[in-house]
Amino acid sequence: MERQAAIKRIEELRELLNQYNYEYYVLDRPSVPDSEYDRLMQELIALEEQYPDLKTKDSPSQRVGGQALDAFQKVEHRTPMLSLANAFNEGDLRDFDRRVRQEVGDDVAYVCELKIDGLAVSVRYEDGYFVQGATRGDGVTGEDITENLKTIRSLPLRLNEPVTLEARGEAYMPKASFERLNEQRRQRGEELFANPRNAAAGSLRQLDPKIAASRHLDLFVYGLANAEELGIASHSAALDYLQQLGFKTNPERRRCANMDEVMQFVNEWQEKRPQLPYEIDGIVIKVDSFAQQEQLGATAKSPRWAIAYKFPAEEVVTKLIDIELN
Ligand SMILES: NC(=O)c1c(N)nc(OC2CCCC2)nc1O[C@@H]1CCC[C@@H]1O
Repeated sequence: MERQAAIKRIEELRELLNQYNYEYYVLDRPSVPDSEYDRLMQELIALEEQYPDLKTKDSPSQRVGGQALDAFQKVEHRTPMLSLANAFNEGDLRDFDRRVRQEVGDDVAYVCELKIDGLAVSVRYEDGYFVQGATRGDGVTGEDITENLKTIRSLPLRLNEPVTLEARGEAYMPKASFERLNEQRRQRGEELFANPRNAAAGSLRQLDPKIAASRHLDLFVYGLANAEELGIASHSAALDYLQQLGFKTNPERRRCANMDEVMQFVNEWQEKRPQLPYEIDGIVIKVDSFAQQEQLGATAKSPRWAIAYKFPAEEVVTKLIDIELN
């Protein structure tokens, strides 16, 4: 194909492949069969080999990077990645609610989210392009795992708007991927992963992106590190915005006007938890208004405007290794 036609066709293929990828991995509603996706991907790869200078960093063909790294670079988070204080019963939640109301008054609303049992990561975009991803690490310094995060199909390589932002989310391994991976390891006589969280941690710490790609990880984005800069007033508005940009956000979130509604959500999901295709270890409850979050502030470790209600651990008795988490 001559160059001008190739430029046009490559652009068409990218649009199509990004759209099909979004439908499959973010909406979970593919509009074409895998065979069609694969055929178009092969055509794109062939054209990019014919014209290597036409290859761009956001091309769908670039998700599974080249050679393995020999080490991860360190990344300083521009704003710290905080952890969450825990609540173990309704009384703890009522205490949290009382402290919040003492500080901001009675006109407060909460957002409840499923607490995905994975690994917290940060993803940075410049002018809409994915430029860097990192683990949480100690909250201030993490590891650059950009190449591994690019292999997560639900992570957009380019946003629907040319914005510069930093999003935070939880990378995780779906239960089905975890079962398949351990079955493979069992057949090879290899040691098994203790749980999907450890399997996800072990997969994201692979220096070879091809191995990370083979682990079929996924990612729910749950916040913005620079929401105020973008003029967004509440956490629920931030989640809606992230969804509009093309990120995968968790659909099971609920805005609650008081602790009774929060407890309803907690009890509902304690029951429904086994039906989810991914593991959760609790519910995260956040004050919705950013102005009120600002008023409440944070300790060195965790925000005063959020808390994690932890479910009692499910009894799982199996002989498995436990990947040392960083
Ligand atoms: N695991 C989660 O689903 C989750 C969530 N839905 N929302 C947050 O909000 C952050 C924002 C500031 C403090 C916590 N954090 C989560 O996980 C935390 C991150 C660090 C340790 C936990 O994994």
